[in-house]
Amino acid sequence: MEGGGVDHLAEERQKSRFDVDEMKIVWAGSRHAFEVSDRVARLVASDPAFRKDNRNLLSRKELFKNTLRKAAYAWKRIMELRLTEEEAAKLRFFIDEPAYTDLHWGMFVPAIKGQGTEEQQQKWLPLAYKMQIIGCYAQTELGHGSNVQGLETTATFDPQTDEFIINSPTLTSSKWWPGGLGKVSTHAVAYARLIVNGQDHGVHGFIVQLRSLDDHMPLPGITVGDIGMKFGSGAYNTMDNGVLRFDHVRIPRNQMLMRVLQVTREGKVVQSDVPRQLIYGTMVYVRQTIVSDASSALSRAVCIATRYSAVRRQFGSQKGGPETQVIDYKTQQSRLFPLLASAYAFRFVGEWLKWLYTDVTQRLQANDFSTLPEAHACTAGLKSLTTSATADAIEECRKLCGGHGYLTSSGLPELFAVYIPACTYEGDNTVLLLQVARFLMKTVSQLGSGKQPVGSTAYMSRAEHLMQCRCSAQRVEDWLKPDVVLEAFEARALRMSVACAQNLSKFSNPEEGFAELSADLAEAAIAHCQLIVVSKFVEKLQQDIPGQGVKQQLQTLCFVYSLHLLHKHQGDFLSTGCITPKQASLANEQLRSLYSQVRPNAIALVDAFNYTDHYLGSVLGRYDGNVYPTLYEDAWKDPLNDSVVPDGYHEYLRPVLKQQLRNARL
Ligand SMILES: CCCCCCCC/C=C\CCCC(=O)SCCNC(=O)CCNC(=O)[C@H](O)C(C)(C)COP(=O)(O)OP(=O)(O)OC[C@H]1O[C@@H](n2cnc3c(N)ncnc32)[C@H](O)[C@@H]1OP(=O)(O)O
Ligand SMILES: Cc1cc2nc3c(=O)[nH]c(=O)nc-3n(C[C@H](O)[C@H](O)[C@H](O)COP(=O)(O)OP(=O)(O)OC[C@H]3O[C@@H](n4cnc5c(N)ncnc54)[C@H](O)[C@@H]3O)c2cc1C
Repeated sequence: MEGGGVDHLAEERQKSRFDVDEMKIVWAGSRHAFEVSDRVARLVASDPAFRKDNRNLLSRKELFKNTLRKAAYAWKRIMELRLTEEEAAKLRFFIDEPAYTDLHWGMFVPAIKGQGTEEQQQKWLPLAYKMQIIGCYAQTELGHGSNVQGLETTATFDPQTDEFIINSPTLTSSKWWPGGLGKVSTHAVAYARLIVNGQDHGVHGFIVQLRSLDDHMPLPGITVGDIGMKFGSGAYNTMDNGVLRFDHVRIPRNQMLMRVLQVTREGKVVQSDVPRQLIYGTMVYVRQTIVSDASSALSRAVCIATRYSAVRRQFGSQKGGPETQVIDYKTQQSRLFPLLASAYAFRFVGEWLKWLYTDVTQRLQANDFSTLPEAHACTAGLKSLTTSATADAIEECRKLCGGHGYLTSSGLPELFAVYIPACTYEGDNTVLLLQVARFLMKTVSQLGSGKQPVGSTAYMSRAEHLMQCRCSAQRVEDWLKPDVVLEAFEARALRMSVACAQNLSKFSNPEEGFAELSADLAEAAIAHCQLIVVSKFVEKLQQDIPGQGVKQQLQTLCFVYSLHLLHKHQGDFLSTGCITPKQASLANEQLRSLYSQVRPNAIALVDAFNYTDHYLGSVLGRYDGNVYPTLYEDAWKDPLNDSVVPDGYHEYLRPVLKQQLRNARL
């Protein structure tokens, strides 16, 4: 994407055997999406106001103020350029700095849209859209995050004044973690236990004003602040994750989000025909966006590691010729190429999940709630699977870059520090897998009852076949048959779920059984989610994909993704009898051969992500591969090199050296 000087990776780019420009469109999702993304990425990269190479040198206060400046400037540009919602979201994405705006647009607005009545939406959304109010999503407390029904904040209806009294009765009920809360938000959607006439109606969302719109001071009864530094020095510390306590704060009754449950003027609690799980709807939405974000973070790390692996040479010089590019080592390929394939796999499953979410939203609007459990299970499971894999992959990419990967200028340490909380926020990944497992156990228990499993569990309708089928792969080439691969993944997923269900049935108390078997259940959930990713990749290949060689590359990546999982989880496939040891070995042979096919295309496959050098933020991942001169020059820019003799020499070094000298003379 970058223009300019000598391209050290030009030879690599010439090796590729497919149309990179067409692959860019596949990656972006459509020609329109590509054009928007490309234009906005260049806009951000070319504007010095969005520079980010100095972040690690700033103190927390400077860092935070810098983020406020960037967010304000971004908003100004969005207004001046009259950017669409899609373009504005891309702009925030390419600025690449966690900020309060993520939570305002990503959770506060969706919470009002999803849980507010028409009237409430009409009142609050225009204010939020114009940023006349800034909001956050205040659910988690000091004492409870995963267990949402364990939240302690109360919202007690006062029929005398037609208000709710929001209160934090204990230390552990303090809101803790919400992004944007600490220093910025004027409002929150705060989750609290609804108490009417002394009766507890469970957790609901309430719009609460926190700060004055005149001078930004907290309103009476509100104690609010930042929770302190997080992992890494720059990284997620641009975000003001906050603490919040309510001391009997009064809000009008109509600030309870009432799409699911209404409280009337008389204090009557009326349940609408919308299921109460819709209170969790914002989490379903955000989990879906997190899956797409996983492919972005993963592709970014892979782009850096792949380009650098082609630049870096170690050993193997023949007759004084160049040494071997580390990307040519089979071990490097077997660690790197599955990650490259995973980036594409997560992109496509993210696209599908977006479709699923749009579909369920349309159904909800028409009062059809039938696909909500499926949407919950898929978003929870895929969020868990893709974020865990991406966090591990970023660290693997750092190691793939050897020592230089540990330098901040490689871009990988910051990417890792920013990314890893994705395994925790929006639902701890293990807790989410257990939600999927519950869904699977319910589905398995209904097999044979006449109720056909649909959607992501449709494969279970072929339970009779999948429980006893034998894999037909007899030759290496058989592992390039989508049906053979899919059936192995389906059989493994079903057999693991059925084994769990059988073990569960031995317990007289199902909840005790679930707790006892939870590690096995989480593994069954992973197997199911991996099957979804594989099957969505295979489905993608059934589409018409233009461009010379593009489909062929995607086919190769699809098999790399599937067969590396099969190799990694051989234990599951073998112990469930889905494949034989001989077939496992054939699959591994095929995988090795696929790596050789990826090799000449590797650089072009990461070019297809179309990342600017600004967005990548990595000396090792530069488009032109000009790594060494840049690393060398950058080192001299470190503040420690401002003076040749360091500050502190006279106080702390000279006396030590002199002492040693004196001792030596004695
Ligand atoms: C482009 C915009 C991008 C913006 C993104 C920016 C990213 C910014 C970065 C960070 C943001 C981070 C924000 C947060 O972290 S917000 C806080 C998130 N918190 C959680 O995720 C908490 C996790 N816990 C839960 O989700 C649940 O409480 C639970 C674990 C699922 C609850 O378990 P429990 O067993 O107690 O179940 P319940 O009794 O509450 O409910 C049981 C039934 O409800 C069904 N269910 C559960 N969750 C959902 C859901 N989300 N949707 C639909 N249905 C749901 C469950 O399956 C049960 O159903 P059943 O039919 O079996 O009764
Ligand atoms: C960077 C960041 C941003 C955040 N932003 C927000 C925000 O904007 N708004 C907001 O409301 N919250 C936010 N959160 C909070 C976040 O949603 C919670 O931290 C998350 O849901 C995990 O909950 P927890 O902290 O209670 O973990 P815990 O539930 O205490 O998890 C601790 C351990 O216990 C295990 N565990 C817990 N329950 C079970 C179980 N039933 N079975 C088996 N194992 C279990 C977990 O797997 C984990 O290993 C944010 C958190 C972070 C880190």
